[in-house]
Formats: sequence, C-alpha cells, structure tokens
Amino acid sequence: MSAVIEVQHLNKSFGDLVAVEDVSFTVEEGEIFGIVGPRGSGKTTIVECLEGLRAHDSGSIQVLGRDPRQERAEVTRRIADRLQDGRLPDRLAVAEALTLYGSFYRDPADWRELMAALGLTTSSRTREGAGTSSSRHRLSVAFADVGRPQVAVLDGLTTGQDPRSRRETWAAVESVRASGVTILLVTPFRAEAEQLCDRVALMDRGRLTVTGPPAR
Ligand SMILES: Nc1ncnc2c1ncn2[C@@H]1O[C@H](COP(=O)(O)OP(=O)(O)OP(=O)(O)O)[C@@H](O)[C@H]1O
Repeated sequence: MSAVIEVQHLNKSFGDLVAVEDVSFTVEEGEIFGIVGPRGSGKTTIVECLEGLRAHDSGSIQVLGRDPRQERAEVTRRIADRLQDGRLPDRLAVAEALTLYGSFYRDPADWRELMAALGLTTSSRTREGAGTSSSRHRLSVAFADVGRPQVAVLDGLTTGQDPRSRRETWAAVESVRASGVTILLVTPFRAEAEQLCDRVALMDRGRLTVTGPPAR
C-alpha cells in the first residue's frame, strides 16, 4: 500500500485560537480512515487544508504526492467531497443530475452502475421524491463518486440521520470503497468510525490523541 494523504506536523490558528496543533497522520491507498472528534476539535480545518481551501501555518501536506497549496487544481481533480444537500439542484432527475456532474470530469463513472450500487432508482429526483434522508445522503455519496475520484472526503455524512438511514448510508460508503476509492471519513460519531473505518484518528481540542484500528 502507498500513502494517499500524508500530513506532517500540521498547525493552523485563527488569530489566537489554535484550531489544529502538530497533527500528523497518513492515509493509505484503499482504506477508510476516520477522523473523529467533538465539535470544534479541528476536523474540518484539517479537511479544508487538505483540499487547498485554507492555507495552513506550518507543517506539510501531500495529497497523492501533491501539495494542495501549490497544486490545488490537480488535487481538486482527484479528490471528491460530499455535496451538501443545499448544493444539489432541485427537481432534476437523479440520472440527469449525475450525467450533468459526470460531464465535468474527463472519465466519469457510469451513472447507471453508480445508482445500482448505491440503491438509487431512476425515478428518484434530487430533492422531491428523493424521499428519505438516507436516499438523499446516498445521492450525495453518488455525486462524490461520479468523477471517479481517487480519494473521497466525507465530512459529517450522517449527521441528522436516524439509525436505519445511517446503516444504509454506511453500506453506500462501503460500496464506494469497494470501487477502489480511498475514503477519509470525518465524523463526530465514534460508533460510526468503529463500524466503517480501518483506522481512526481521535481529535481533541486541535490535537490528535490516538491513531490506530478502531476498538470493536
Ligand atoms: N474561519 C474561522 N475563523 C475563526 N475560527 C474558526 C474558523 N474556522 C474554525 N474556527 C474555529 O476553529 C476550531 C476548530 O473548528 P473546526 O470547524 O475545524 O472543528 P470541527 O471539529 O470540524 O467541528 P464541527 O464538527 O463542528 O465541524 C473551532 O474552535 C472553531 O470555532
């Protein structure tokens, strides 16, 4: 296995507030790696730095061998993040929306295969009729996957879901991983990480306290 994401001694402050302090971890190809921590522990700040959306103060980040600060477009092309519900176009048929989003990429996934793998039906619509919160979340996983990314970052994926929807969404995440995508799962829920992840990093007030296989 080779490292897909390498973070070394990452530091990021907002004024006097230290959001991320001396964080190091490596995500290997093909794994589901979890970053788990309570609200405000620095998870999203790490993700924003990884995606080149925010400049870190010090330390180094490599995503697929590239520095997201210097090669943001290259990194963005290979990394997918989950579309938030609010960013989905209203009332488009799911198939139309996936075809549209797929057209932004050089080699998009086959939307029929993607829908079948994620348990979405061709009659589903992005908002109306997408129905359950679980199918909306599975749809957002489909949008993350349609560009055939090498890495998918799923941040706050099941927030607000009931236990049943959560299990269905977990199955969708497993199927994305089975298609060869390395997944960085960012969640406040330890049980979710224990269920899905090969390895987990626990965050507490900006610091990474433990990294390793989850307790099961
Ligand atoms: N743009 C910003 N300006 C100032 N402070 C910020 C900014 N973004 C985040 N912070 C602060 O940095 C700390 C880490 O925030 P971050 O969003 O990374 O945590 P998180 O673990 O992702 O939390 P959540 O689960 O609520 O998203 C928090 O104290 C937050 O208030």
